Amino acid sequence: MTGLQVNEVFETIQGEGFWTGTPSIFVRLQGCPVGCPWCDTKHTWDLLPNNLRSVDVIMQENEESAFYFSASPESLFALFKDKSYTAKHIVITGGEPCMFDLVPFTELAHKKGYSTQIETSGTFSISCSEETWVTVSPKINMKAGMPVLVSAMQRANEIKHPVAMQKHIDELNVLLQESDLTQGNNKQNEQSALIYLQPISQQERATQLAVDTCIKNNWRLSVQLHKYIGVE
Ligand SMILES: C[S@@+](CC[C@H](N)C(=O)[O-])C[C@H]1O[C@@H](n2cnc3c(N)ncnc32)[C@H](O)[C@@H]1O
Ligand SMILES: Nc1nc2[nH]cc(C(=O)O)c2c(=O)[nH]1
Ligand code: SF4
Ligand SMILES: [Mg+2]
Repeated sequence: MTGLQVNEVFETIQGEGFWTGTPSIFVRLQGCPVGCPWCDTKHTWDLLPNNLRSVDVIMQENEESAFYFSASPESLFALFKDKSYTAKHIVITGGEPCMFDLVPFTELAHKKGYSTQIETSGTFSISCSEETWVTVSPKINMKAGMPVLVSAMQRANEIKHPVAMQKHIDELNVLLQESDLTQGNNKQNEQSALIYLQPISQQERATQLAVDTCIKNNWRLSVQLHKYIGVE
């Protein structure tokens, strides 16, 4: 399936992880079965046939909704042009974007001179261009009980883990071990993934825990900058 079901498209600054601060076009895909209780995009969970709308209706919305439009890769680049977007970095998020085959869209993007990035939970196998920067935000022990795939962890350029309690850090350490990604395990000529901790919902205690743990492990902090500066 090359068609993508798109909840929203917007241009802003990447607020999370390695690319923080980079002007980016966000393509948010519809549908996610994982069920994180603290998810900040719950409106993207259901992919209901009745919620299909035209691209024009979706682009005129100014509130979060569960409506989506259907797009081919080519039509998305026409939309970027129509909106006069200037960013050269595309972030594909969701929902869970890896429910879709992202090879056609990401390869076309690179051909056109964009860089691309996927934000994924690691619960689906990842189909994208080799050049795509993959951010895996592993979802361990969530409602749907879907396992995080070792193949996703090993494809990741960046592992960005949402944390609120010590339990979340312990779970990450187990997953890193199971995925053969503990520090020093990276194979020759392979860059090991960067590890970020991201406090859940800007909670003060979560932020302090993330800061302390990053310092202890020489990991990095990601604070959802967009939520602090009030952009999308
Ligand atoms: C909404 S998810 C969509 C992409 C994909 N389903 C995933 O989970 O990576 C995008 C990013 O936001 C993070 N996120 C979602 N809700 C959050 C929250 N309340 N606090 C911090 N990060 C959150 C996720 O962990 C993920 O890194
Ligand atoms: N500015 C901004 N940066 C982001 N980085 C990841 C996001 C996401 O929802 O996946 C996101 C988002 O929604 N907005
Ligand atoms: S996997 Fe991502 S989109 Fe799905 S519920 Fe969790 S945070 Fe939300
Ligand atoms: Mg977001």
